[in-house]
Amino acid sequence: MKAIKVGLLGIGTVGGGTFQVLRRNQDEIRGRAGRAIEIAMVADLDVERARAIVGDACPVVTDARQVIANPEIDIVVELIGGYGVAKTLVLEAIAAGKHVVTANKALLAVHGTEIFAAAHAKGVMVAFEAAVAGGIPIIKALREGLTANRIEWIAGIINGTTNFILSEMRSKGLDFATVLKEAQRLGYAEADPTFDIEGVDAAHKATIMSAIAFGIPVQFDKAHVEGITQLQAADIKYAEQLGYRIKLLGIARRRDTGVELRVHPTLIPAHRLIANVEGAMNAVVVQGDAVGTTLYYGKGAGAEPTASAVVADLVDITRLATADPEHRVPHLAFRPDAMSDLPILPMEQVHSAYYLRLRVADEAGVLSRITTILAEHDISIDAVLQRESAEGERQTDLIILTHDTQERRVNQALAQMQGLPSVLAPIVRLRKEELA
Ligand SMILES: NC(=O)C1=CN([C@@H]2O[C@H](COP(=O)(O)OP(=O)(O)OC[C@H]3O[C@@H](n4cnc5c(N)ncnc54)[C@H](O)[C@@H]3O)[C@@H](O)[C@H]2O)C=CC1
Ligand SMILES: N[C@@H](CC=O)C(=O)O
Ligand code: NA
Repeated sequence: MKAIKVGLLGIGTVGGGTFQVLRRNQDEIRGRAGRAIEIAMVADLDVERARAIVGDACPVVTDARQVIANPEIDIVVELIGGYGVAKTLVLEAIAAGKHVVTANKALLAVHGTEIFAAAHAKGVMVAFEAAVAGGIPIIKALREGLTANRIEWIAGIINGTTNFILSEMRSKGLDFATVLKEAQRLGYAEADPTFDIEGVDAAHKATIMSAIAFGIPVQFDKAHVEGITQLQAADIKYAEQLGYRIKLLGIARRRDTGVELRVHPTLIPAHRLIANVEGAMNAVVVQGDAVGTTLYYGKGAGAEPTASAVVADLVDITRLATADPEHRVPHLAFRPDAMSDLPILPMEQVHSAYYLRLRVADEAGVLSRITTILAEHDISIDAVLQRESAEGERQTDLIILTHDTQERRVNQALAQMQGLPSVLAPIVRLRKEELA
């Protein structure tokens, strides 16, 4: 059977990895796909660098539209990134009747509804395994492997850069800026690394997973997004003393009234497997009603791990390209006429346990005033840690872990506690999840 022809838009970290993996494993890939998969044309603005990778294997052009217009090309792979030109090119490729593979989570989390609708109308596939947790086949697991389940929640370390930063800071005592530079050098970070460190990239991925898990549209604008830039070394240390690790988690949880969609630094019990995921590794825990808890672990960033997912999508499309579109797996797992209108819950309605750190005057009665406020808001305490004050010091850190409660109650209690004269600095509040 004739080879399926691929056009590559962007041959940077992931594009380069895709080129290498397809070339190195071509025999195995042909055996699995039933046809050879060939990169027939590459577009990149940096044509010299692109030619250095591609050699004379195929033409290299600067204008991505030449690839889309090439009638030989069956599948367009978008590895440029961002919401700008990538969106136009993906929509143009779909309009030209090409199947699309993309690793672009930003694009799908923000414009997925429009893109999937266009693909559905045109009868082409848009595959995006690389967009969430890189090489881990989490999209396939959620959409196909767990299709029997009512999914209850998903919690994942889904940004390699921030996990690498947190791990290196904790284990080697390195500073934030040094580790971020190293993550950039290793090709883990986004073109704009604030997307990584401010939690935006993880929120893009959590948004995509929430849509597949609960059959809701992608709604990145409703996600709660907090990164790691405000995280303080003192809290990492106190969390450890209390038996917890802090990880940047993306969480999507179904409640009776809606879906929680949030990204923030989270305390996790240190004995959980996911608490021990280090470096640029990713891990996603999925709780389904039939299967129970499942865990997916692997490389979430980098050239070849991400290429592994891109090539898997190419194989999937190659196998399905001739199938009746009605028999394909829907882009977001649920058929477009079976989507849910379950809303994304505002943060005030989210349920979690909490870690609170208060800088307080070391004087009689402080603890009782604080616990009274918590009790008045029906917040029950799980553990309290009071650091011994150093000699001559008249203030100390008071750490409180709460049981599960509603965020609204915690906000109200925090506002009241912050007003106490014996509370000397802004209170630190982190969320804590048992993940069981
Ligand atoms: N680097 C990683 O570990 C991962 C990246 N991704 C996603 O994969 C995509 C690509 O990321 P990277 O390979 O890391 O980026 P990169 O910056 O290394 O590569 C992008 C390439 O696109 C080219 N380019 C830019 N504008 C272009 C245009 N208008 N026409 C043609 N080429 C153009 C650039 O010259 C560059 O070679 C992004 O959406 C990213 O979020 C997803 C998972 C992991
Ligand atoms: N910048 C991302 C790359 C993969 O999606 C990350 O660090 O995880
Ligand atoms: Na993946």
